[in-house]
Amino acid sequence: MTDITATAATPPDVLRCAYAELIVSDLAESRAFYVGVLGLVVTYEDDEAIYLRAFEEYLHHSLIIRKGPVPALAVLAYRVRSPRELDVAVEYYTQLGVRVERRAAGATRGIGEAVRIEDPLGFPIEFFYDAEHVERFTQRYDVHGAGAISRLDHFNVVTPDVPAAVKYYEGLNFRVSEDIEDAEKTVYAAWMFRKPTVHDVALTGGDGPRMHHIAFATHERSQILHLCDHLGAIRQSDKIERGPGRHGVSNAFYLYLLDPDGHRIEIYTHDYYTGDPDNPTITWDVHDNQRRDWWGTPVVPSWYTNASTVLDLDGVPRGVEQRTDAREDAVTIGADGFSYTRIDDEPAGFKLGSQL
Ligand SMILES: O=S(=O)(O)c1ccc(O)c(O)c1
Ligand SMILES: [Fe+2]
Repeated sequence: MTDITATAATPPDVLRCAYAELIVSDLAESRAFYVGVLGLVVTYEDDEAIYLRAFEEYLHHSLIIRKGPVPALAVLAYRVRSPRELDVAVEYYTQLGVRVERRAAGATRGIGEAVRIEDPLGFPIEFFYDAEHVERFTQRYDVHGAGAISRLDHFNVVTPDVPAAVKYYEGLNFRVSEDIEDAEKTVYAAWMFRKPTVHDVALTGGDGPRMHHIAFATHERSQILHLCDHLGAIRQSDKIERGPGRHGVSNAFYLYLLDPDGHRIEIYTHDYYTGDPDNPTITWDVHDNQRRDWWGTPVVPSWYTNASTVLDLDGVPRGVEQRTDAREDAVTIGADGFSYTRIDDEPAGFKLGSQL
């Protein structure tokens, strides 16, 4: 991995996670999921790609699904505070010694000038400011539906060395809101933010670079429950991978869905404000059975193992580096069957024993 301490240059001023582009194998099938089930608004579509946004969003899109040969993540894009931050980004990443490309306005429909990089963790990342404004459907309750999704909330990426990834994102002035570690100080995951919520990006320890999930926020738990009922009604309950439930980390109510290519999409609500300078970091014990689900519901094994391929800036799928630190699904023995509920109990209150 590129030595991220190689520059004292000023980092770009990132506002928030802003959009993702996913490559999908069947555009019509994916449209049925993202529009037919999730209810995302189509800003523009053609035979190659569909540009989608959630109801509170007024930029052109927060998700692009594009037809392609290999289901993969094509880019994760962050919005910066002003157009001049693009020059700052070029200088910062040039000094870091990673691949940097300027993109003209319109290279991505609806997006102005942008800078794309292959970041030190191996991910295709874009920084932009200018974008086309479109109708904001905040109060278009006539089109919302019972499962209305409000906005993009965060990216979750799989990377082998979480402390190194945290250090890279701290270099971009992201702060850690929560993390998971053990008594030996192995770090299994970290959640980092620029907007004043729990995260814009989460770093999940594992073989990477791979994309773990893209998350959208709703305002109410009932909207998440409706999405579950909707999938049941169309006999597609197998698209529900994990949840619904209440996270320990972030305190959010959550649901994980798998799109037709297996890209993981989280629907999430009720995390908390992190905007004050002294926002305290919460550190969880990897053996705490309530860390990933506040009710102690086990994490399904696929949630730990499966993630999406990422592309380089030429659209070529990237290989992955193996994680060398301990793996969470190894130290919690399967899917949390042997994590404690009450650390002081003797024996600690395991929930499921060896059922999983
Ligand atoms: O499963 S965790 O409680 O650690 C969790 C917390 C927040 C998230 O966005 C997430 O994907 C997973
Ligand atoms: Fe998430």
